Amino acid sequence: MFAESIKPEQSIDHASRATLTPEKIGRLAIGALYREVALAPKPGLVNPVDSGSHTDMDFSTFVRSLQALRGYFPAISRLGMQTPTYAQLQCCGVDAEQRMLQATNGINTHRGAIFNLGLLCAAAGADIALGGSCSAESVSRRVADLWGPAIVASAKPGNDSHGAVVQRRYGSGGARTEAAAGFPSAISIGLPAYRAALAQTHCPQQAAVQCFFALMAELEDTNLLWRGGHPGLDFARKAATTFLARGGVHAPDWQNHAQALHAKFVSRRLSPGGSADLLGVVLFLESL
Ligand SMILES: CC(C)(COP(=O)(O)OP(=O)(O)OC[C@H]1O[C@@H](n2cnc3c(N)ncnc32)[C@H](O[C@H]2O[C@H](COP(=O)(O)OP(=O)(O)OP(=O)(O)O)[C@@H](O)[C@H]2O)[C@@H]1O)[C@@H](O)C(=O)NCCC(=O)NCCS
Ligand SMILES: Nc1ncnc2[nH]cnc12
Repeated sequence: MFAESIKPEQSIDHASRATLTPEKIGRLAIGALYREVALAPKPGLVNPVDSGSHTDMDFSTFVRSLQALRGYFPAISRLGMQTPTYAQLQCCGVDAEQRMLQATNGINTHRGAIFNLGLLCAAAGADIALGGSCSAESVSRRVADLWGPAIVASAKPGNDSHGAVVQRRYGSGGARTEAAAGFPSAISIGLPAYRAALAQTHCPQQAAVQCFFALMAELEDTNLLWRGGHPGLDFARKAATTFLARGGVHAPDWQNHAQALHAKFVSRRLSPGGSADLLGVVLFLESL
């Protein structure tokens, strides 16, 4: 069932970490996003086998989108080295969104990722320039310290994005709140879940599945709210909590359980896109 393939650039060693460059940071970002979309089972989401709860995109749409974003992550990381303002980062992010939409014929594959990983690549660049350790914790902290207030202030009342509609309807914070606070869900939920499962299983794919469910159990995922309202979000969180309580990826029948959940999410048209995005964030931070 595993379709994920680990790219060589993800096994960066300590010697190359000392010379982390915007180009390497960019490759790590693309590698993390590739691992996310290639991972299965992942309830409701696009994977190499099927399109989950989506009718307008498939695995090849995501691969095209990633190809279009190859130049973006090194570029924003290079920009980060000059500790820019959030407005300067936004120009770079909006331009990348245009390239993504061109490559996918207008379909939103990586909007959240352009935002989240764009900020983290810029923060990694800033961390290098400011002599930081470039650890997961140091880089995510930089996002909050350098751009947190500007990210919060950038939310426009009249915005008609799905995230903004959900915020008005349900009061949920979503991607902006998570990023402005330095990705607390990734740091305190996703990363520990990934590391613990990896230590126990020695299998990066199983660790990524465990991390995904840990995130979905806790996150206020605006994609779930957009498609299913509170009943949809509650259903997804309960499903993830039950999966974890039954042992998660350490249970002998975990693949059947996760596959059955995939079918249930598809029948309800639910897609945990925010949790998928944060899985990409965790995989990127871990690869640093
Ligand atoms: C700053 C923005 C990201 C603004 O976000 P906003 O809050 O206005 O909402 P959206 O534009 O709708 O996008 C937010 C995306 O963030 C992801 N997300 C959701 N919840 C969370 C969370 N709790 N934590 C982190 N991230 C989260 C999510 O991305 C995924 O979903 C995408 C599919 O979404 P969508 O098309 O809405 O849903 P569908 O169900 O497919 O639609 P239908 O089929 O029903 O029509 C998928 O791509 C994932 O990525 C949210 O979508 C931003 O918009 C912005 O300002 N962009 C400009 C670039 C920029 O300035 N960047 C800053 C510099 S780096
Ligand atoms: N694999 C995936 N399927 C659907 N939406 C997503 N958003 C981010 N990753 C996704």
